Amino acid sequence: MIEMHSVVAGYGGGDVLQGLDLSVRPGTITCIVGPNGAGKSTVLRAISGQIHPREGEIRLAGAAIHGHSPAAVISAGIVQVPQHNGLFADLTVRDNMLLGGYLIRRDKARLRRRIAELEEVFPIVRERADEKAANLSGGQRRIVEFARALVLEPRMVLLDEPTLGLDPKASALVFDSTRMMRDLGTTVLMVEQNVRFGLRLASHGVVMERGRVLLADSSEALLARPDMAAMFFGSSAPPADPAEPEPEPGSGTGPGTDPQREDAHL
Ligand SMILES: Nc1ncnc2c1ncn2[C@@H]1O[C@H](COP(=O)(O)OP(=O)(O)OP(=O)(O)O)[C@@H](O)[C@H]1O
Repeated sequence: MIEMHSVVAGYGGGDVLQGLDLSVRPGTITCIVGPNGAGKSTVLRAISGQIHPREGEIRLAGAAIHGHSPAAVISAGIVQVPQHNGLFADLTVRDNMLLGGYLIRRDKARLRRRIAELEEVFPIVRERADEKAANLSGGQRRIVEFARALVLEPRMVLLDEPTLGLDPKASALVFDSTRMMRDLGTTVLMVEQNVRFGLRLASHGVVMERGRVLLADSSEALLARPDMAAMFFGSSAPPADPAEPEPEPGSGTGPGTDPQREDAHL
């Protein structure tokens, strides 16, 4: 789905991504983890066209997208959910959803149909349609942001720390909603500070360090590695059983809702 080859990119002050190779398979949830400053968010910015690689290639289903503008990347089928203030606070949930479909605004029937589909999957979008986004809780806003990102039926969604600032109950909602995105056929690439949460949610994991990929494997395999435990979980003991059952949708509890963020920072 996405292939990054030898990508070198940064912000003017120097290169953050130092020849990064990364691939994301279609239909998966892939989670990037790693220490602060490793360049995780920079990977998402390079894919979404907010920054342009100085060297290397980024391909979506074989077609080069590096150097494309953010609008061109959206048109190619990749939508990023911003880390902060993704919704217009003074607009209603419905108007925020309509803005998500701005690019297809002339195809009113398609837009209406798509929003109706998303209201089925994410009921909050219908229940709070007339409410200003500012009146929603942090977790509810996140779900509306997810739904809005899906209006254009993207092939891939980029999530930058989707649980940042959320309590465990809201994080559980994010967990379930991310799985729902995937179940709708969207490939998800996410960055998550909470390593256990992110790897339990994802099917594949990527560990970054200093602008490069250190490890890439199934998240189950990563969670089972003793060196991962040492790197991220502050002990050499293996982490809790990664195969434990997933939470029921909407249950608000379970392994994906680890309220402890002690492993959030290295
Ligand atoms: N807009 C920017 N301008 C200049 N430097 C930046 C910018 N954004 C990030 N950086 C720098 O790039 C490096 C990598 O940042 P990035 O946000 O990708 O890291 P990260 O792995 O996502 O970690 P974090 O969890 O701290 O966000 C850091 O040293 C950061 O200071």
